[in-house]
Amino acid sequence: MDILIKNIKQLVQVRPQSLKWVAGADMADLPVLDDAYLYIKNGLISDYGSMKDQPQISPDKVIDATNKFVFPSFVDSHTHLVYAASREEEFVDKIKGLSYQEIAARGGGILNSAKKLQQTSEEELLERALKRAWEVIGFGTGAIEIKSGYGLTLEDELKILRVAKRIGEETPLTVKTTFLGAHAFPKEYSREDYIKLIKEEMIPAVAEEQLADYIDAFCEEGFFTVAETEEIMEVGKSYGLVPKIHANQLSISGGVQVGVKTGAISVDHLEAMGDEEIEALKGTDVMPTLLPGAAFYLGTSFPPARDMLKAGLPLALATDYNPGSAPCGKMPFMLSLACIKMKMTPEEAFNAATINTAYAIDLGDTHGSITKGKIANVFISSEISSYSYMPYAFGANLIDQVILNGEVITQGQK
Ligand SMILES: N=CN[C@@H](CCC(=O)O)C(=O)O
Ligand SMILES: [Zn+2]
Repeated sequence: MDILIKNIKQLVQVRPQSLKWVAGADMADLPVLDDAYLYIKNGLISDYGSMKDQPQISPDKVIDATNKFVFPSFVDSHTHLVYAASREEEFVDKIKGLSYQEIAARGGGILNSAKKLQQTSEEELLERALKRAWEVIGFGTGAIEIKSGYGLTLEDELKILRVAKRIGEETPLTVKTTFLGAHAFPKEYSREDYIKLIKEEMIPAVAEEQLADYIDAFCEEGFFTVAETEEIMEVGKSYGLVPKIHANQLSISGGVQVGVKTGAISVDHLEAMGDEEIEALKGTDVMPTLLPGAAFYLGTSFPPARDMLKAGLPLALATDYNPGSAPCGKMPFMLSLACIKMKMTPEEAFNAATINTAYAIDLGDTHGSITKGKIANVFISSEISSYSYMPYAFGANLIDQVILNGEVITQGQK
């Protein structure tokens, strides 16, 4: 199967060579090609160029993209897509003034999601998560990270990770998985006993079944301490799992420093950052990942993106799609929040949501840019005036067609 997309008004994020990431001042540059074609063959990006040089071929399919833009699919490097049920009752508690911590202390929050998930069968969980997976495909996402963390028992954590893996088999999404047993302390255990369960039973079982690429912990006041996080990361590493940490969401928690110390591939959230945290990230291989949907929904402060960019750091942008703090899997809305609330430019936001999120889940060689030889994951916009129109027109549906692994995803599948 080969596809020629022609008359593209602008082909966006064109990178002749794959990059590790884009950082600091370089994030302001988003390379484009005007009046372009894109040729897709055997599931890969085979060629691209100016329309005046278009190849004389007879492909299986020709798509005319007059007045439209072609983008590499978004890579969403932080989600909790596999959950049993929404939590809009807490939404109302929150409107009435209860804080995230107060809701959690009353048995709401993560423990509430865990109770619901424990009562849901693997098949039912899969069916519900698949709906969300197809939903995010329609929003332009082509690769996604999915965490456990709403199971909190050995069997239920494994159940989530199996479902996450099956999403990768039953949809065209590229899926990476993360074990997040250290998400909250279940009431049935003492702190010590739950950490023992994570280290001695959960991590070995996850590794044995090869269910996860990464290991995560919610390093936060009232959740996992720095010492506990470090202990869990070290055991995970001894089983081949790479750290990836929920850091500094509600307070300056030490999560950033423990991420750096344990060699995390990313530290995620970063709503609460000081100069020391920014300093700690400089010169490391850790991707600072911002989740503005959570700050928007919880009404907390947004991460200081401009200070981090000024310090020369790279930034990634992901949804955090989950029922408790970010019930939205729409990457274009994250771009809008990045621009409007964190003063990132559209160029910085697109770089953050493609190349840099691809780095954060080890997909930099295959995803995140229009580069020959990469997987043909792209979407075609509706007729818009510029790429900046996408973050500007927040909430609008501006995606006309999605192509994943070189195949056109039809409306019927969505
Ligand atoms: N912060 C920790 N975990 C999720 C939210 C969990 C929940 O409230 O269900 C997050 O990334 O925001
Ligand atoms: Zn999260």
